[in-house]
Amino acid sequence: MAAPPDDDALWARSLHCSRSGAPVLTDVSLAVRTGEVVAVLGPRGSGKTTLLQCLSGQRLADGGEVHLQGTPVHLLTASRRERLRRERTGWIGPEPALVPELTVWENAALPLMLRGTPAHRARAGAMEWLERLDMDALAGRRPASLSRSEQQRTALARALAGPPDVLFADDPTACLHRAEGALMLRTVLAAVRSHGITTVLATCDPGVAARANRTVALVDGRRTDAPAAAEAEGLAACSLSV
Ligand SMILES: Nc1ncnc2c1ncn2[C@@H]1O[C@H](COP(=O)(O)OP(=O)(O)OP(=O)(O)O)[C@@H](O)[C@H]1O
Repeated sequence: MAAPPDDDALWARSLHCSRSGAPVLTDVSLAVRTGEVVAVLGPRGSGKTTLLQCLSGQRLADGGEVHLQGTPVHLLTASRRERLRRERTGWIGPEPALVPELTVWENAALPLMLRGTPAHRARAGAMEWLERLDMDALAGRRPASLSRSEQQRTALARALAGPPDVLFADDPTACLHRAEGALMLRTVLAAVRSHGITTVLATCDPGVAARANRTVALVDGRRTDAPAAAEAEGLAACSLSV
């Protein structure tokens, strides 16, 4: 069986996924190089979230392969997939989804604590990112007292504290006002580029996608951008595997 090229942080071939009996992803292949920012651009309901869930190990595709830095995610048991997702990926969605009872720094430190990182190191890791994101002064506050964009920056700190091998950003600006969304996008891109974090960014907005290094277009669960290029990603992997 073909193996993914060594320099790909993420490599998926021929993913198929159905939800409630209806096909959501059909034959989607994708390769993301280490440090690259790739946008998945598509209209609402085109399968972007489902694709990111399959790539991050949150969801097992019905068919196809996903390799995250060489680990065959599709072959792992549910508990190993969950562990890989927790330890090696970060996720930020359109909603901040913070724990209301926890402070900002506790929210940001949560994934580290769930990994078993000692509390003082988890706090230090979270604070590092909160400082970079200009949120350190609010570290002791609870989410309800923050603005929407501050909440989303907390969610970004939570996704990046670690830091992850791959960040999955599922429409992180969708629920923000225009100016706040633009600032959030700049913040995400500056953070991942300055730290070389491989990123998959789902969006409905071509303007947002244009800020990535490369765009993969999805319509009705199929890649519609240059089919030859999509196929070449799979073929390149095949030729390197022999
Ligand atoms: N929990 C679910 N159960 C059944 N079908 C679902 C579920 N979630 C999504 N779907 C369907 O799967 C398809 C793809 O949804 P998905 O959320 O992956 O697309 P998307 O491109 O991320 O959309 P959006 O931009 O609105 O978030 C849609 O037809 C949607 O209705």
